[in-house]
Amino acid sequence: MTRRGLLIILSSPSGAGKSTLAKRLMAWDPSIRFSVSATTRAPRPGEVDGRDYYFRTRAEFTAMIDAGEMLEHAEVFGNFYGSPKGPVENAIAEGRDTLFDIDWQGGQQVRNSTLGKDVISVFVLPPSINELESRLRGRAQDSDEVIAGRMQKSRDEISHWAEYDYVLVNDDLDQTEAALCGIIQAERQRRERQPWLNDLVRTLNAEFEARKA
Ligand SMILES: Nc1nc2c(ncn2[C@@H]2O[C@H](COP(=O)(O)OP(=O)(O)O)[C@@H](O)[C@H]2O)c(=O)[nH]1
Ligand SMILES: Nc1ncnc2c1ncn2[C@@H]1O[C@H](COP(=O)(O)OP(=O)(O)O)[C@@H](O)[C@H]1O
Repeated sequence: MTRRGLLIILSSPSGAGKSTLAKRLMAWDPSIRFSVSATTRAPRPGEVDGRDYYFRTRAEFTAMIDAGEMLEHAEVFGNFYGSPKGPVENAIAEGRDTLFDIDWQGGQQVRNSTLGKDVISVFVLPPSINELESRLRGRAQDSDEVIAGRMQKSRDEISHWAEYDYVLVNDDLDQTEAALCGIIQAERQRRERQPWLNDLVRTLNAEFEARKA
């Protein structure tokens, strides 16, 4: 029996490294599908519509909610963000895992949805607040004002860490990546029926019997 696809939720304060970890997880296993969110925020340089986000007007976004197309949605930093439902349902049925880069509000909604039993949630903490700020600045994509707003919101995001199944401190990137891949591998194994294991245990039992004889 093939297992149902997992919903892997990655949350963190902005700048802690979840987009970087998401990219590394998908490089480790390209079969993992990224849930492309819809957002009303403006694209950053280099971001592509349909790949990084579906960039939508407020009216278009509200229409998607009204049509019941969103698995979850929330307001973050004054913009709306939401995860389209259809592609996730298809992936679950096909046994493909989906990765979500969403905030704690989205995490709660997906966990409490009818798809909640397929959720694995991971919260990423920065090693320190100074490091968080320098990563946000290092990304060089936001103004001082935007960075200050994100730093303020970080405390609120961090206060939800204990709601998650796993918590990783993203100090050394390679180590955090290895830990994340390890979590996914272990959670998959827990859910997979592996007929060959039955065969192996049958053989082991036969070997015990042979020793007794
Ligand atoms: N609830 C929810 N949050 C989202 C969604 N997409 C992105 N976010 C969150 O919105 C916040 C801002 O994302 P973004 O503007 O890309 O900034 P960044 O995380 O600093 O790169 C982050 O905490 C994301 O995890 C979504 O579909 N739903
Ligand atoms: N472990 C790490 N050590 C140093 N820099 C990191 C680490 N993880 C991510 N970064 C850098 O920090 C910045 C913010 O990371 P990003 O993945 O965009 O964060 P988020 O998606 O959580 O907002 C990026 O420039 C990224 O290259």
